[in-house]
Amino acid sequence: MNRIEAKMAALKAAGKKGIYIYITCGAPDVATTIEAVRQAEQNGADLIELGLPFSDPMADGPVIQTASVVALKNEMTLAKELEILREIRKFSDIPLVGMGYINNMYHYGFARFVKDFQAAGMDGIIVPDVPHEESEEMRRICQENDFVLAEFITPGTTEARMQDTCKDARGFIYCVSNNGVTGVKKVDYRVIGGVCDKARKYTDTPLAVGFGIGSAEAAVEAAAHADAVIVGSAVVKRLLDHELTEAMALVHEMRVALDANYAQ
Ligand SMILES: O=P(O)(O)OC[C@@H](O)[C@@H](O)c1c[nH]c2ccccc12
Repeated sequence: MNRIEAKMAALKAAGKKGIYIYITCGAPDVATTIEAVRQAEQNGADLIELGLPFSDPMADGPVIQTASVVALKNEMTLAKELEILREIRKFSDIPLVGMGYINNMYHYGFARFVKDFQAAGMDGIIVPDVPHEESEEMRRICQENDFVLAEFITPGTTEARMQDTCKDARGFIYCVSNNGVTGVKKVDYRVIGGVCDKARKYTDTPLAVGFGIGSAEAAVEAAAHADAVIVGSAVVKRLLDHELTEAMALVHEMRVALDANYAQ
C-alpha cells in the first residue's frame, strides 16, 4: 500500500474528511514552498499536491498561472523539484502528489520521471492535459511501480466514461467541481456531489473534490459527498502575497470546520 492509500484508509477508519493542499514548487521561493508543506501538515493537511511549474498551464486560472511564472523566474526545473522532494522527505511522511503538464514529463521520459520522482519521495501524479483515453501507457508504468496516476471526473463526464475512469482509478479520483480553470469562485457543490454519488456505484476509490474552494464553508459544502477536498488558489494566493501565516490559518480553519461537520 502506498502513502496515499494508507492515508485515505486511515481517514476512512477515523470517519474524517481529507484535506489536500496544492502548492506550486518555487513560488514565491523554494524556502517558502518547503516551509508551507511543513506547516500545512501541522495545520491539518492530509496530502500535499506539489505543482511542477510549466510555461503554458492551460488548466490554471490567474493565481496559479502567476505562481508558475514566479517559479519559472526562480529557475524551477525538474532537477530542483527533485531536491525539494528530498528536503520534504527529511521531515515528513505526508502523501505527496505531483501536478504537472505532460510536456515536461514527456521530455524527461515518463518512465524515468516516475522512477526518479518516486525515489525522491513522490507518491503519485496528476496530469490534467492527458485524457483518460490517451493515458494507457502512462497508467501501465504507474501501476507497475505502485505510483498513483490520478483519474478525473467532472459534471460533464458521461456514464460510460465514468465507468472506464473508475475501473482504472487508484489512490483517489479528482472530481472537478465545474468546467472552468482553477481559482476561487462561487460553485454549487451539489452538482459535483451528485456526480460523486454516481461514481460510488462503480468504485471504492476515494473521491476528492476540487476547484473553486476558498473558505472553510465552501470546503464543508464540497466535502458533503466526497472523501476529501482539494484547495489550491486560495492558499497559493496568500503565499504569493507573502502571507504564510494567513495561508496556514485558512488550512487550520478548514480542518476545524470539516471535523466539526463530519467527524464521527
Ligand atoms: O485552485 P483551486 O480552484 O483551489 O483548484 C485546485 C487546484 O489548484 C489544484 O488541484 C490544481 C492546480 N493546477 C491544476 C491543474 C489541473 C487540475 C488541478 C490543479
